[in-house]
Amino acid sequence: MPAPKNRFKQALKEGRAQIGLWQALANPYTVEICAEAGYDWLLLDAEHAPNDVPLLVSQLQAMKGSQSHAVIRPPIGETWIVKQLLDIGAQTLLIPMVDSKATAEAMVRAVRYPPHGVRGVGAALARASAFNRTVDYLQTANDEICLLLQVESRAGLEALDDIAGTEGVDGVFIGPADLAADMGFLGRPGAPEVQAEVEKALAKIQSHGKAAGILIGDLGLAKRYLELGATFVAIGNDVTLLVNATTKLLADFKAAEPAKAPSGAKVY
Ligand SMILES: O=C(O)C(=O)C[C@H](O)[C@@H](O)CO
Repeated sequence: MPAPKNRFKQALKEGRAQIGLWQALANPYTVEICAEAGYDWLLLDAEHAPNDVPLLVSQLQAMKGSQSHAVIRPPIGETWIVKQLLDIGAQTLLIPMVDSKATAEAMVRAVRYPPHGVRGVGAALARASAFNRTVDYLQTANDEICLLLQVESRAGLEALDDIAGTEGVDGVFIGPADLAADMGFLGRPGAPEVQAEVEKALAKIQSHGKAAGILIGDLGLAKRYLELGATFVAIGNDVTLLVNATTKLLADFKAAEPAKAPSGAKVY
């Protein structure tokens, strides 16, 4: 039995847009709720959320059987953490802060078993191989790993052709927040100067035949990026949704008038 098919990777190869939602509450309960909302992918964030490997395992387990594909973002692109995330069962990784061909090539090696890479062989112990019940895992795993790299600095933009052109890189994600910061527009990813670079980068990524991705909370911009050919687009995050919904509920309550009579409305 081979490694599980990576439907998300296949969709990107076929140019089918995948809509995602960022998960930063670091909680399997909320991931399970979001996994049934209909998103094509959920990003489990270990860069900016208080996630460690055991907690990520619980979130992967919470997603099992849902239509949403798990994409994990490690705190940094280093071989040792990549090895751990692949062994717990992540098949798609989003590596932050990539700004050189050397890093891109190192990450390709990190996600592949020898002789094509340096991924340590621990499948006999790993959730990824269904604890060695997937007897052909070692021989089939490489092909089902989807490697996405984040370019989010001026140096990364300078090296974008090299990064996107690296064999084994399946897609490149533009990080507007960090790119804006590096360009001198901290907290202003919507600045025209930043947006211009984002759109040039999305086109350049596609010119290499690679999937282009981004996270953007502005739904109009998200639609624009899809029209420009981006195929993995995250349109929001769980933290902001919770902040906004809880704040709005209380404001709505304070503004509401008492009902004139029992309405039989649904309680929740
Ligand atoms: O730079 C960006 O934008 C991203 O990489 C996404 C952010 O990290 C996300 O956490 C929202 O700030």
